[in-house]
Amino acid sequence: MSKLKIAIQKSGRLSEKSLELLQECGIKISNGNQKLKTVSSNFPIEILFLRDDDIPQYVEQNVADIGILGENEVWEKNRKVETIRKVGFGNCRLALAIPKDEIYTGISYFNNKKIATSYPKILTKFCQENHLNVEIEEISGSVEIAPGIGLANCIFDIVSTGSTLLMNGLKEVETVANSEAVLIKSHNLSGEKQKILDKLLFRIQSVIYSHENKYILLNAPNEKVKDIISLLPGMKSPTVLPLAENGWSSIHSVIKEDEFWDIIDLLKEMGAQGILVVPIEKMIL
Ligand SMILES: Nc1ncnc2c1ncn2[C@@H]1O[C@H](COP(=O)(O)OP(=O)(O)OP(=O)(O)O)[C@@H](O)[C@H]1O
Ligand SMILES: O=P(O)(O)OC[C@H]1O[C@H](OP(=O)(O)OP(=O)(O)O)[C@H](O)[C@@H]1O
Ligand SMILES: [Mg+2]
Repeated sequence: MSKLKIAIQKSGRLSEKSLELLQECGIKISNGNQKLKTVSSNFPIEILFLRDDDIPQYVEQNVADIGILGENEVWEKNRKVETIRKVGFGNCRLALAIPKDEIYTGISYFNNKKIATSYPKILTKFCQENHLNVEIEEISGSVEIAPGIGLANCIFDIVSTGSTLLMNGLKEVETVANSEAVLIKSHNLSGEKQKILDKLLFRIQSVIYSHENKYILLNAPNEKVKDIISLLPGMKSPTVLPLAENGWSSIHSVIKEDEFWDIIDLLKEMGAQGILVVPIEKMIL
């Protein structure tokens, strides 16, 4: 039986999360130190550990069938690959930053400036769209150092918390794109490999749902049950069970992780008590 070859980052921001995702999908991986290729013992998949920049090229050339990497690298490399879905981590943005004491006058500030970046193609496209005439200095890392050492006037790079900019005396002035980790695939997958990919995608979907949702249990006076369940739609509809104490019910449902705190306040106002919120291991819709 053929194996689906997946490329993930060897070491860097996305490595741990990519491996974790596969493991949460029930895929057993033994990764001996320094091993650049491994197979799973319980799923028809082979894992290749690569530099993230190289993943689009490998997938285009069918050396890997699928890959996990930042969408920013997919845009920059512009290879013939298909982006299938976001995988729930690696959120960051591509932004232009300038020395913090400079007065920012709007996008035309960048005219005739020298900009250091590891993303020349994305930057070129942005500058063309905005009719900016700039000089691009391509470097492969530690981009934030460039203005301080006189290599460039400003930078175009990945920002997440903004602390690297701050530490290097820079300020973010334009967000060009938001990026996160995605799964890409080759345009030439065999039917057999597509079937393995469908199985993997089904598992990834259930892992992502489980991260995005929480299971909630609470007690409420019967007269409030209707109002409370209007806030808790659940997967189909909430479960309502009578409590041993007369006039009270127990309500079970599922809520979105990011709506959790807003809903909790409303539930308390409505008289909910003994609220338990628990993580979901896997969620199949
Ligand atoms: N600070 C950050 N927060 C969140 N995501 C980030 C951050 N920095 C980078 N990323 C995302 O993670 C990806 C990998 O970043 P990393 O810094 O590990 O890359 P790299 O140094 O180019 O690694 P490699 O050695 O594999 O080429 C980036 O392309 C981006 O999508
Ligand atoms: O806004 P922040 O939270 O500070 O994150 C941004 C920094 O993170 C990334 O680099 P990373 O630390 O991965 O190192 P690298 O330059 O060696 O890739 C990116 O290139 C920025 O330098
Ligand atoms: Mg890289």
